[in-house]
Amino acid sequence: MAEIQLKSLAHSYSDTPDGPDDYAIRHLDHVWDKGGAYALLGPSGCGKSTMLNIISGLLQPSEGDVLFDGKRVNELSPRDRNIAQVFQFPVIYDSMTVFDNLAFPLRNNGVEASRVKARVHEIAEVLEIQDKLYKKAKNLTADEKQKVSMGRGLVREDVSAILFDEPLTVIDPQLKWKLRRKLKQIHEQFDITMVYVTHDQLEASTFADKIAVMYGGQIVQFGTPTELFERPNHTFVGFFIGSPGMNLIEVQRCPRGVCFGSIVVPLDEWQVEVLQRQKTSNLKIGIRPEFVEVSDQATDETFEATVLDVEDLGTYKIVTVELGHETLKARQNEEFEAEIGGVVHLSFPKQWLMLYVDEFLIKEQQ
Ligand SMILES: Nc1ncnc2c1ncn2[C@@H]1O[C@H](COP(=O)(O)OP(=O)(O)OP(=O)(O)O)[C@@H](O)[C@H]1O
Repeated sequence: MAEIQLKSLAHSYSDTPDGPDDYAIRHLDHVWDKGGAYALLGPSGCGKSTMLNIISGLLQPSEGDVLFDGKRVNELSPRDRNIAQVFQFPVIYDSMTVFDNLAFPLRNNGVEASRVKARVHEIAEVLEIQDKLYKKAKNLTADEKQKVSMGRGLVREDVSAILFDEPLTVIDPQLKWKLRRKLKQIHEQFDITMVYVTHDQLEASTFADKIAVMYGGQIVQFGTPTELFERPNHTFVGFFIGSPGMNLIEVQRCPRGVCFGSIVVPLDEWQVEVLQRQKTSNLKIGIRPEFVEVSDQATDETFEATVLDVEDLGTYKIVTVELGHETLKARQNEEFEAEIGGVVHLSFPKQWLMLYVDEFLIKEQQ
């Protein structure tokens, strides 16, 4: 088990990169602590597999260092890095039995036969494939094959880390949930550094203690599911996490706040000060639908909005409103009633109103 540090990492698949767009990983610094259960979450093409392949040594980064427990491993082969990697599709030997498939990584490392047997049985039990141990792998279902593939990753006790690259894609939805719980349980039992790649936020938050959100070749936030929800560090995190995602509105500077159309949103003094120091015109405010307050009463602090839609989702309602030519969503409880075309009054509690400059959250110490 190791701490994995990525230092000033960048990677381009082009030999002659011509600007940031040619980079799959853009100048990235990150530490995966020893023994943590992490998810790497992001949309297709953001660089997740590239990062995993750089860690495992399948790919050499164009720039920067990969350190295991502080030691540079760039020059080490995948085998010498001692990383187990589980891919989207099963990597197993069809002609071998399940037992031999699971035993393979151990025998390869010269582990003695009695220990191989004990460990294979332990992993088979955790994955609930004990009754398949003496079957040929080619006779297994797709689900079972992927379990064996995961087992091959989990079986070695000496690995620095296990990297899972969307391992549950081929698994039946019912079993997916069960296997995710199982992986979490395995993590607790064996205390191994695990990095789990996914583009599914639910999958990420059920597996990981901390999630790294990747976007455009960068990690834009690394935090607990609650931190990502409550204080998205980047507009992409606001948009990507949550259902529906965060309301994001382009705004301009105004005296004592920001505005869009005729709407003026007052800000705290420190936020106004930060804005004065920034030159960019790329400014947004963000508030999650869960935190928008909707009332039929106007006050000095509310904004008048028109109801466009009320969607009943069983245990709650999503209300869509128009405010100053912008469309916003608010999550309300089941009892909420409003007429389409009717007027409501919105307020944005200060602690939940985020200000983004060049897509990144402005924080008080800046
Ligand atoms: N072998 C390659 N040659 C050239 N470009 C590549 C190669 N592999 C990936 N890329 C590009 O690098 C970028 C990052 O790809 P990567 O596969 O790391 O993303 P990802 O987040 O894992 O996506 P997905 O979820 O679809 O697997 C993408 O623009 C992709 O097209």
